[in-house]
This record gives sequence, structure tokens and C-alpha cells, in this order.
Amino acid sequence: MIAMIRYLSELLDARGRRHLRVMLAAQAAQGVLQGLGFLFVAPLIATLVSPPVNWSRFWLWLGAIVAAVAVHHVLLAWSTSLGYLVGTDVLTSFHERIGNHLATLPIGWFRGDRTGPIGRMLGKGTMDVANIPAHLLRHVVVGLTAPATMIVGSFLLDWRIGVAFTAGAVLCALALRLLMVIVRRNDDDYEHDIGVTASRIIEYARQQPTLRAYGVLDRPELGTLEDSLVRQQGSQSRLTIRGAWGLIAFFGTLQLVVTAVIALAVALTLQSAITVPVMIGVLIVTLRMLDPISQLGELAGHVQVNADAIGRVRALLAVPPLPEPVSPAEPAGSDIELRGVRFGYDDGPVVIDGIDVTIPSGSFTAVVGPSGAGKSTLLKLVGRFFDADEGTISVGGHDVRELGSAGVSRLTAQVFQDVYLFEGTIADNLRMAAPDASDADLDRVARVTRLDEVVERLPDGWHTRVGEGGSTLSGGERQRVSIARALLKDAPIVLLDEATAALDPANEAAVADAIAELARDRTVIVVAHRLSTVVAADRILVLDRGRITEHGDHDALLAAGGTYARFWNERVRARGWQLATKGTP
Ligand SMILES: Nc1ncnc2c1ncn2[C@@H]1O[C@H](COP(=O)(O)OP(=O)(O)OP(=O)(O)O)[C@@H](O)[C@H]1O
Repeated sequence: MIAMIRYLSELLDARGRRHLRVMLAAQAAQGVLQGLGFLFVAPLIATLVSPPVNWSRFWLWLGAIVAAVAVHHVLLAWSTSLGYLVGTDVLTSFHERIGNHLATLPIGWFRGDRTGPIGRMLGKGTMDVANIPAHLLRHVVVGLTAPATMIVGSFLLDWRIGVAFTAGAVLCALALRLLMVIVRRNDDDYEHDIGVTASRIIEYARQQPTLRAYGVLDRPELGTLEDSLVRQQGSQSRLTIRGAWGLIAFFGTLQLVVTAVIALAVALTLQSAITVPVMIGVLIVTLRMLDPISQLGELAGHVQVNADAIGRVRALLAVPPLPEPVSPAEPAGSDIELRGVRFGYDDGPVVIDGIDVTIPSGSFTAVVGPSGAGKSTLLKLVGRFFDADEGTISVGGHDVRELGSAGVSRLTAQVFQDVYLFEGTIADNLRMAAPDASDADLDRVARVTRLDEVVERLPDGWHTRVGEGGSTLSGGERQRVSIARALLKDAPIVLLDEATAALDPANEAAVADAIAELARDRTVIVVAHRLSTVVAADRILVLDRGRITEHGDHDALLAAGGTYARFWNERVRARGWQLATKGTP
């Protein structure tokens, strides 16, 4: 709890921290006043049951009780409004911190399976954390301070009762701790499963066309979404059932303590060790203590769930950002050089295994190789989606780490397989690359990428909205938009991961022309899937299990009769193509 408060305080600015401190002090005072209010009932009753009634004492204690209750309510109203203020500050700060941090993480960190957990963290997770000062803290602080006050006061009634209360409080604290450990263990599993399910639901919605095309919606072996739903239900019921056992243990301990204290009070009265009014006072204090302590038990689960939410956000904030240079280097030219580059994802196997290659400025390099060879990863390393584990990647004569992510981004235009277009018009999507581009600039790039044919066909031309992810355009049309966008950016280096999906002949030809235009006067590395692209390259790198096994131009590699020649012959046979270029078969 103290760690949670400390973390909340770290999130706030000076004003927010002051509000938090004042709010906590007000809540602690509320607890003390509530405890005193209940304690004062004991002497009040004592004055009534010990004739002759001392009315001035009676009014004094009654006045003290009324005053305690009144001040308690004033503090309650004040601290509640402060709680909302602090909650709003925490929410804003959380969103700002997470947003700023996400912007510094390597692009490669944003994998599909992280969408669900991040979405949940930013939605429910941050609301949970904002609820801590607004709703939860008061119950917890009052739930601790009110019984503590009553326990201290009970020593004034009788020291043996005080000792019994203290021992009972220790037992209840242990039971509470046990309950929280149970919730923490099971809530971690539940949150993990719910995050996985969220990712799978997004994937399931996105992959509907594929799933339906292959009629596999009902195939149990492909039911990954179903599996994750079942796992989520399982972890949810474990959380509920084990949490219920924890609650039973806590309330059982509480009942035991209450019974023991009452039995002790009765026994002491029977032995005339305490008077009847004191015994009545003890009974009242004991029963009144039940309320705040029971509330603590009921809230323990929430406290733990919120502490877990904080823990998850802290773990996200602890993901190291890509180191950025204080004064980024200025690139000279657009040569690309990789020396001894090795890389593996997270703790996985090595994917790029010692690559040395120089790609001269203005050249067109095609990377080919079997699936999983590391082609896309190589491209992403040059685009600084993540840093290499070993070796250096230099662009324009400088290590990409010296250029910084922004520097690399300025130098490169990237076209990837999964073209993502933003909800907005085609013109908006192009202007992302160059916000100041004129209509004439847009027309120029549209002409050379043959996007103009698409724009002319669409009802609102450039102002046609493309839908989320570009859903209203065909795959080939999306690629043309994406290449036109790269062309508009006019960066000296182009990193292109060619789509593997087959296009109709018209789109195929248009995309090939667009790539040829993009390659003019630029340094291009393309992960090539089309034979026409491979043939057009100045140099081909054959990648296999993260190593360059062959390199050279098409004719030289064909003549060498190695992997490339085999790959080429298989592809030509498979596609039934006869390419009349560069003396190919
Ligand atoms: N984000 C990731 N996290 C973990 N492993 C990954 C990730 N992306 C790729 N991999 C793994 O790295 C290896 C190389 O993948 P990469 O996509 O670079 O290969 P590729 O040659 O481009 O394959 P393809 O032609 O099928 O696209 C594969 O084993 C892949 O499973």
C-alpha cells in the first residue's frame, strides 16, 4: 500500500503531490475521528449506567461524539473532492507518460500480440489506477486508522483487552496478507489471459476473409481464439474461487478474534476484574470495529488488482527505449554498410548471423532467400526498428545509433508488406509523408506510380476516404498508395518489403513501374518476391538462416549454379514465366 502511494506520488506534479498528501492526512483524521466517536460511547454509557447519572459528563461525551461525527463528515466531503482531483491528475499523467514512453520504444517492439495488452492497459488499467485516489484510498486509510485508534483507546478501558485487540489485529493483518497474495497470483494469470484474448479477437476480426475463404472458422485445431477464451474463463474462475477462499479465511479469523475478545471481556467481568460499563464499552468498540475491518477485507482484492495494474504499467515504462544521441550526426550520402551484424528477437535464436555488406549509394539491391531467412529483419535493422545485438549498421557514413531514429527516418522511405493506410482521404494518406506537398506534387507522384488511374476511378478522387487500414482499396491499389507516399517523401534511401500476395496483371505492372520509378536515383534495398524485381536489381543478396550465402547480379548468380540458380529455376517453373530480360531463360 505504501509502495502504491509512493508510486502515485511519483506520477504527480508538485501540486498533485500536495493534494495527495492533504487528502491522505484528511482521510487519516477521518479514521481517527471515527475511532474516537466509537470509543467515546463507552464512557457515555458508563455515566448512564452508574447512578447517580452525572449529566454534565453525559453531555460532555455526547458533545464530543457529535463533534467527532460532524468533523468526520466535513473531512469526508473535502477528501472525496480532493480524491477526484488527484484521480484526474493521475489519469492525465499516466496517459502522458505511457504515450511519451511508447514513442521512444523501438518500432519493432510493437508486435501484433502486444496490441491487446496495451489497449487494456491504456483503458481499464489506467482507469483502475485513477480510481485508487478517487475511491479506494479512503476506505483503506479509514479502515486502518479507525481500528488502530480504537485499539490504542482500548488500553484505556483495560490493558488485557488492549493486548487481546493487538494480537487480534496481527492475526487479521496476516489473513489479509494471505488474501492479497492469493489475488495477486491469480490476477496476474487472469490479466495475461485477458490480454491474449483481446489480441486474438483483433486478429480474428482482421483475418475473417482468410478464415472464411478456407472455411476454417469451425475447425477446432485452429480455434486459437476459442482456446484463449477457455483459458481466460479458467483463470477467471480460479481468481474468483481462490479469492473467495481467501475471503473466507479472512472473515473467519475476524470472527474468531471478535468472539475471543467478547469472551475475554465477559470472563473479566465475571471475575470482577472490569466493571459492567467497561464491558459494555468493550462490546460496543468490538462490534463497531467490525465495519471498517470488514470493508478492508472486501477491498483487499481491489487493492491488489489496482496494485497489479500499477505494476504492469511500471513494467511497460521500464522497457528500455532506443538510445538516442544528444547531438545526432549528419549523414553524408546514402551508402549503407553492415559490419558483423548479429541480431535475435528478445531472448530467441539468432536471426541475423554475422552480416557484412556494403550497399553503395544509388544502387538497387534485392534480398532473396527462403521464408524465415531473416530478409525482413535485415530491412528493419537498416530502418532502425531495433538495434543490432552486435556489429554496426552505418548509413551515410554514420552508425544508425549516432544518427538517431529521427535521422534514420528522415533518410529512409519504407514500404512494407502489410500496407496500412489511415482512415482519411487518399490525399491525407500521401501528405503524411510530406505535409506541405502541393496538389501538383500529388499529381506527379500519382502519375509515375499509376495511382492516377485509381484516383480518377474513385467517386471523390483525391478526397475519397479509404476506410480504416485502407479497407476500401484493393491490395494492389494500397501498394500503389504506399509507394506513391514513399516517392513523395523523396528520401534518398528506400526500404521495400515487397508484398507476397499475387496481384492482377494490371496492378502487377503498375506496381513494377512504381518500384522502378522509386528506384531512380535512390539507394534501394528490396526484399523481392517478384521475379521482375529480382532481375531489375544491380545486386542480389541471397540470405539463408541469417547469413549472406551468395551475392552478385542475376547473370553471375545464374551462371554460378548455386542456391540462387535453383531458386530462380524453381520459381520460373512454378509461375510458368518466361522473362525476356537480361538474357534470362
Ligand atoms: N517480431 C518478432 N518476434 C520474434 N521473432 C520474429 C519476429 N519477427 C520475425 N521473427 C522470426 O525471425 C525469423 C526471421 O523472420 P523474417 O520475417 O525476417 O524472415 P523473412 O526471410 O523475411 O521471411 P518471409 O519471407 O517469410 O517474410 C523467423 O524465424 C521469424 O519467425
